[in-house]
Amino acid sequence: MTAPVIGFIGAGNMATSLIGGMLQKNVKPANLIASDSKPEQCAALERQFQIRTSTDNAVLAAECDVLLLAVKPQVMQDVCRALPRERKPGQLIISIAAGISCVSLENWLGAGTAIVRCMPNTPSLRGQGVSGLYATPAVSEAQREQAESILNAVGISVWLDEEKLIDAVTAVSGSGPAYFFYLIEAMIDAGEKLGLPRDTAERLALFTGLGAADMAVHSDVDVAELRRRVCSPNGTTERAIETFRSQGLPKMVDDAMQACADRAAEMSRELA
Ligand SMILES: NC(=O)c1ccc[n+]([C@@H]2O[C@H](COP(=O)([O-])OP(=O)(O)OC[C@H]3O[C@@H](n4cnc5c(N)ncnc54)[C@H](O)[C@@H]3O)[C@@H](O)[C@H]2O)c1
Ligand code: PRO
Repeated sequence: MTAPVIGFIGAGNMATSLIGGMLQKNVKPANLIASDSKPEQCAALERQFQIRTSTDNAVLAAECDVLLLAVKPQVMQDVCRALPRERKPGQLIISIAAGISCVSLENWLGAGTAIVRCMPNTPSLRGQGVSGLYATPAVSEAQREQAESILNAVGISVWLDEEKLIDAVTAVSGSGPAYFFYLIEAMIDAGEKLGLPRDTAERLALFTGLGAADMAVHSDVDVAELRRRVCSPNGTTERAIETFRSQGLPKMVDDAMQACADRAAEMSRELA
């Protein structure tokens, strides 16, 4: 079977992460093409990845087996409406936009379009991405496999039975890297305040994050147990965890993730 040609409309942060990750997994540059309204963005991608680019989205619509829509939610309607209705037969559309429903996409792209909604995240660039996927009834089994194989080339993916769960995935893993980066930023600042050189604090915090995540992924006990194993009775970690608890960290995380999911739902209504 010949490899599908995959086109990225919108060649910004997320498309760059996905393209970079796919190329590291032996996807051939000849099978990838990207379009962006900014010529300088196209030039940057050509230099970085040696893939073809265009400033005309219609070129991709005509020749790609999979069209991955990676523009900001606010411009998605205009981008979709401007695409020709006559696109490559059997084409699968994958949208990675937060808060853009399949109903809206179908309205803008034409009834019966095969659409997969996907919520990836930026660690895809390192092959460590996480994606939630939802398929409309028009998507065939072969197209589901196509979508899965694209996202699995850059990490892991999970299928969702209900579209609304994409908002929950956005709150956990789509936006999630930013929460960890924010915590690491705070740990670096605090480490420096405790007297460490900043670059030392940064190295310690980053590799602690890496080690903790790797250990948790490969552990046969849950993360609560792993946490307890770091906490000696009446020791140092217990003091830190008690400070997090008494100052309301779990509630804060709950509120932040609810706000994230609420914003995704709000965007679906605003941009419908
Ligand atoms: N950044 C993330 O962590 C992340 C994670 C999951 C999903 N997403 C989703 O991915 C999408 C892209 O986000 P991003 O962070 O990569 O944004 P970005 O701004 O980095 O990239 C969007 C690109 O689209 C281009 N563009 C704008 N109008 C265009 C048009 N008419 N035709 C072609 N290209 C056009 C812009 O020039 C830009 O390069 C969003 O819908 C977002 O919800 C982002
Ligand atoms: N970044 C996008 C946003 O902040 C979507 C998930 C991650 O809207």
